[in-house]
Amino acid sequence: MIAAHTVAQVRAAEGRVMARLPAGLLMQRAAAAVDVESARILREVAGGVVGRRVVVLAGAGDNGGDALFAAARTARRGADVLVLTTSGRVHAAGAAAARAAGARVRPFAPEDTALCAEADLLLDGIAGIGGSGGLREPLRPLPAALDADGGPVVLALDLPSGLDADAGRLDAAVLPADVTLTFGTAKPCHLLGPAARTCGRLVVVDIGITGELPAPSVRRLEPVDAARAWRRARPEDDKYSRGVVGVVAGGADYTGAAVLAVEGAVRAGAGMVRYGGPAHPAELVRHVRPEVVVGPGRVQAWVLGPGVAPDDEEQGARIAAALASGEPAVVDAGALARLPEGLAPQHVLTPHAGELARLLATLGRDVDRAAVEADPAAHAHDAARATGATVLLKGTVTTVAGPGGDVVTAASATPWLSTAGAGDVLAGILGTVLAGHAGALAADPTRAAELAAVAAVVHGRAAALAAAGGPVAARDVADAVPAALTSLPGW
Ligand SMILES: NC(=O)C1=CN([C@@H]2O[C@H](COP(=O)(O)OP(=O)(O)OC[C@H]3O[C@@H](n4cnc5c(N)ncnc54)[C@H](O)[C@@H]3O)[C@@H](O)[C@H]2O)[C@@H](O)CC1
Ligand SMILES: [K+]
Repeated sequence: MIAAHTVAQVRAAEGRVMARLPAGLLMQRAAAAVDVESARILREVAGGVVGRRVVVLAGAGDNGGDALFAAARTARRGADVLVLTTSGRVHAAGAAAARAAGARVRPFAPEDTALCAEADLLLDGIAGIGGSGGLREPLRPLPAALDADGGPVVLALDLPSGLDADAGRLDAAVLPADVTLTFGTAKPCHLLGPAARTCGRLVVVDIGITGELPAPSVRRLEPVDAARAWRRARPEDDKYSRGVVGVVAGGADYTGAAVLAVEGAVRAGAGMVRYGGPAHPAELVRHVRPEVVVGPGRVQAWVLGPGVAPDDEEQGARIAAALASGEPAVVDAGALARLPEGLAPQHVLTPHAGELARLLATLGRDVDRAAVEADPAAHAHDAARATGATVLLKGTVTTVAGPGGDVVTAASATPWLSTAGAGDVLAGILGTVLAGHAGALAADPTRAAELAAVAAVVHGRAAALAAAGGPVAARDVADAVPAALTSLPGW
């Protein structure tokens, strides 16, 4: 898991640690880590450090201070270091250290853009967690000038300058990085889409504040976390203790989604899958999966809505009864169009951006699909708060928001996964995860956010296995779930 904390959380933790330490020590730890990473990168891309061209952009605040002290260390290794200050103010002790180590230090001028593009390594210390409002002039043309083959490796200190540390939005000019070294803990912008795409490879540097940090505001689940959370079959298990998944999907005119949701649930290892729906999809489901039981009965978690038409009264009644039972449920597609009052965290809504925009519009918000895609976490969170449910928003980064404010993300393994039916399979997988943890969810329904992200990780991994770098069909994703599970590190 990668944990991210907000600026306020980081500043509070840093304040407590700094009060116990000699002044400037945390900055030295940050600068030392930057120097080590810089030397590693220079050896990798330029074959060595001595004489290699390093340009350092240093802003007015402590992010610039980190950059200046790092510049001093790297200059002492023999690199050819040029520091360009990007503001009238500069960290005085840092600038003195850089000069004393042999680095040149002068203000950035617009014509320096070409110098930046020719460097082997560019350090971005313009702004960190104190930054706001995007890149300023005269730096705005810089990203476009660097966006060419053979440009420098861009190493961002703490975060790519121009990002808002606390948000996933990308609505202002940003200097995208190849590598981001972040200090103490990741920040929300590193994990939330679309900002996360500008961070490149993320490295979290331990500067000694971890013990002072509270529970993270945002978490990214990794495959190893999915392995840890996945409920294994135990010798004493029977099909009921493994978890029974009730699937209300498809309708008289729609059958494929019913089959795919059932496939997802079966392949993820449900103890039993019950199907609820009219005769036509039921026959097909039984034909494809003879192990499925058709008709009502005991259920530990529900998958509601894939392939259900908004005006299907028969399926609508089944969905309403399932939601009223209070059991954990995946609320997908057709079921999203008829949300009742009184949803709770164990109800996981699984919209894509367009469905979330429609859902928010019914709640009185003025948003469209583009607005949701521009800030997925904020909109998922808004919907979670307004409905009381957990919201899993599908996308390149899957974003899960709980009504209490926690956000859990999972990076999708392959863009090929955006294919018809893939969402039905995810709903089935998630149904099995919720059913397997029904006891834990009864004790703490807010665990649904993490479990939803676990399902997304496994779904993404199954897609990557099935696709093997090329196109993939939804049913193949379901078939690949067992192999995806056993391939998880730590399984
Ligand atoms: N507080 C601490 O204990 C530590 C802080 N560290 C560094 O300090 C940073 C935070 O320092 P600060 O609070 O001084 O803030 P920053 O240095 O992140 O940024 C604030 C400064 O940059 C200017 N600025 C704001 N937005 C800008 C923009 N869009 N373009 C250009 N300039 C902009 C502001 O005028 C202000 O002077 C962290 O991100 C991290 O890099 C590290 O040294 C580790 C320890
Ligand atoms: K930065």
